[in-house]
This record gives sequence, structure tokens and C-alpha cells, in this order.
Amino acid sequence: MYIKQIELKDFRNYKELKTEFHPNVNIFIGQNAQGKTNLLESIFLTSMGRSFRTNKDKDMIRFGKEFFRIRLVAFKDDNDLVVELAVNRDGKKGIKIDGVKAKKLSQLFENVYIVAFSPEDLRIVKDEPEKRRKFMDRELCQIKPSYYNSLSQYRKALMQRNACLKEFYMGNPNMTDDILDIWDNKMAEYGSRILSCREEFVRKINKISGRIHREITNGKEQLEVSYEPNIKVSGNQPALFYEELKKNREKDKRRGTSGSGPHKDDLRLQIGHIDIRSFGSQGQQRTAALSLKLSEIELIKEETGESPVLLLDDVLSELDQERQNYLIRSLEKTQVFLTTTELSGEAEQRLGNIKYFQIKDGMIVSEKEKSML
Ligand SMILES: Nc1ncnc2c1ncn2[C@@H]1O[C@H](COP(=O)(O)OP(=O)(O)OP(=O)(O)O)[C@@H](O)[C@H]1O
Repeated sequence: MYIKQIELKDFRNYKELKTEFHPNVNIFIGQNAQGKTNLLESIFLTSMGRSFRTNKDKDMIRFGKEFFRIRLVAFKDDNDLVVELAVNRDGKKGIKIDGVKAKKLSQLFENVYIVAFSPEDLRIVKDEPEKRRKFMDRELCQIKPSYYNSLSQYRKALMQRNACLKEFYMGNPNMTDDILDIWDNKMAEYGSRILSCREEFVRKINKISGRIHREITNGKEQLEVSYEPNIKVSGNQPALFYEELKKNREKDKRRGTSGSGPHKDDLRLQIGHIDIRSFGSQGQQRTAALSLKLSEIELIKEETGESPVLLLDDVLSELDQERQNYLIRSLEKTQVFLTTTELSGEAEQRLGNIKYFQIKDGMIVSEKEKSML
């Protein structure tokens, strides 16, 4: 699968754009703040239905305009696949896949598979647990679209439960355990599904990242990734999950918030017996982050039979030569979009077939393929 073409209308600083991509490597070059990341963001959006850098869809509408529209054409299973997405100032989002209106956001996930990699991802090991949960969730949404439903239902139940707990905390005499129980049951139903999906996901990612990490470090380091569920129940067992929630009920009432559940999960990353989240060197943490990201590509291939498209936002310059080399070697048969402020020469020499796009002020001012340079 690869992305053939994109059309933008009033997206970020792009007034109008229509361009064709190379099935192998596409490089967006330009000075700072010209629209390179915006272009990656538009591609990401058609795969995940949301941005990788804002939760506010409206922020992506060009200043002073009423809506944005993206039309992306991918080549998949010997056919063109057309994904269209539009957002207006009221925050309404419309999605069409091959001309047919999508009813749910999750219908997007099975079309264009994407792995996005930015310098921020290199901090996934040492950053707060939320980043590692996001890593699991984003990947799981792509390989298991029903996961998205569990996640959003769980979030809704959690919000409602927290609202009830706040009432207890404030001493509202009308709040009862029966009401809380409704949300405990909902949280248990969806929370245990999330838990079992994450369990399985981490088992798989551990295998793949262990191998990749060994290769990058020439066999010197063994990376171990394990799941740290906040509620220690194994598999999809809503009844046991519910019991655990109930155990914490009185504590939660006193605090006015839910202190346990998958919203507190984490991923443990170890080399030998050392927890590298806290005690790894910066190099170890970055290499482990690279191993995790590359595992995402492998896992999507394994689970879907499709090679995902890779978005690299200014990431090559963040890696040393050896890690750059490893990354580039892993990109065979993967369509890549990468942004850079300058041509670094060496890395690109090894990148194979490349199409360059010079970006200036929300426009592609020139395009050329490597063979023409
Ligand atoms: N909604 C919007 N409408 C119009 N312009 C916008 C909007 N949102 C962002 N921009 C503009 O987009 C530009 C930033 O683009 P982008 O983030 O793609 O930069 P970049 O080329 O990747 O730069 P860098 O190399 O610094 O990361 C800024 O000039 C910003 O003002």
C-alpha cells in the first residue's frame, strides 16, 4: 500500500494543494514554519481521524476560513482507495471512504496504516506513563478497530464515575452507591477489554522489539517490554475487574476521583534488571524508543499484511549515524515521508528512490526526483 496523491483545501497554511507522491521516499524540505509538518499532519489525519499534535480539530482550519478538506488517494490491493475528511468551524467532522459516508471514526483505521515518528517519540521511554499508554492505544486502534470503541466507552464511563465521586467528595446526600455501581459496571466491561488487548499487544511488541533492539546494539543489550496494568487482573474478566474497582471505592470517594483502572497503566522497559524508564542512559532510552517505533511497523505488517506508511518528522537529525543507518535499512518496501530543513546528503544517499518537495509558505514551490538532481 502507498499514498499516491493528496489534495488540501484551507488546511493549516495551505490554501490549495494537489500533489503526487513517490511510492518510496518523499522528502519535504524547507525553512522553519513553512508547512512541512502540516503536510505530514494532513496525511496522518486521514489515517487516524485526528492530529498527532492537537486535540482541537478547528485549529487546523486555515485562519479566517470556515472549513478544511483533505482528499487522499492511496493505492491498495491493486485499486485506488479515496479517503476524504472535512472539518468545519462548529467542529463537525465528515469522512468519506471511496465516496461512501463513514458513520464512525474507527472506519478510517483500517484503510491507510500509519506510523508517525517525531523527536518527541524518542522520549517515550523516560516521559510520563501517559505517553506509553498513547503508544499502545494508537497502535491498537489500527490493528484492532474495535479497541477504539472500548477506549471511548471506557473514557465516558470514567468521566461519569468521576463526576459521581466528586459529588460524594462534596458531601451531596443525593449521591448513592447504586448510581456509582452503574459506572463501575461499565468501567469493568470496557476496562477489562482494554486490559486484555493491551496484554496481548505488549506480548507481541516485546518479541519484536527485543529482536530489533538486539540488532541495533549488535547483541549487547536485551530489551524487555512488559505490561504494568494498574488493575492486576489477567485477560478479559469484567467480574474480577469490578471487584478490584469496588475494593478501591471508599478511597476513591474520599479523593473524589478514580485512582485505579487502565487510565493508570504503564509499560515497563528493562535492560537486564534495570528499569530504563528511570535508570537508563539517554542513549539506552533513545535506542529503546527507536526499537519500539520500528516494532510498530513490524507488528502492523504481521497483523494486517500491509506495510504501513512511515512519517518521520525531523527525526533523522536526532539520531546518530549508527541508529540512522539501522532506521534507513528497515525502510525497504515502506513508503516514507520525511521533513527536513536541509539536505544532509549522506543519509539521503542511502535512502533509495526519492522525490523532493521544496515547501515555502504553504506551497510546494518545486518538486524533483533524485535521478534528476
Ligand atoms: N490554522 C492555521 N492557519 C494558517 N496557518 C497556520 C495554521 N496553523 C499553523 N499555521 C502556520 O503553519 C506554519 C507552521 O507549519 P509547520 O508546523 O508545518 O512548520 P514546519 O515547516 O514543519 O517547520 P519546522 O521545521 O519549524 O518544524 C506556521 O507559519 C503557522 O503560522
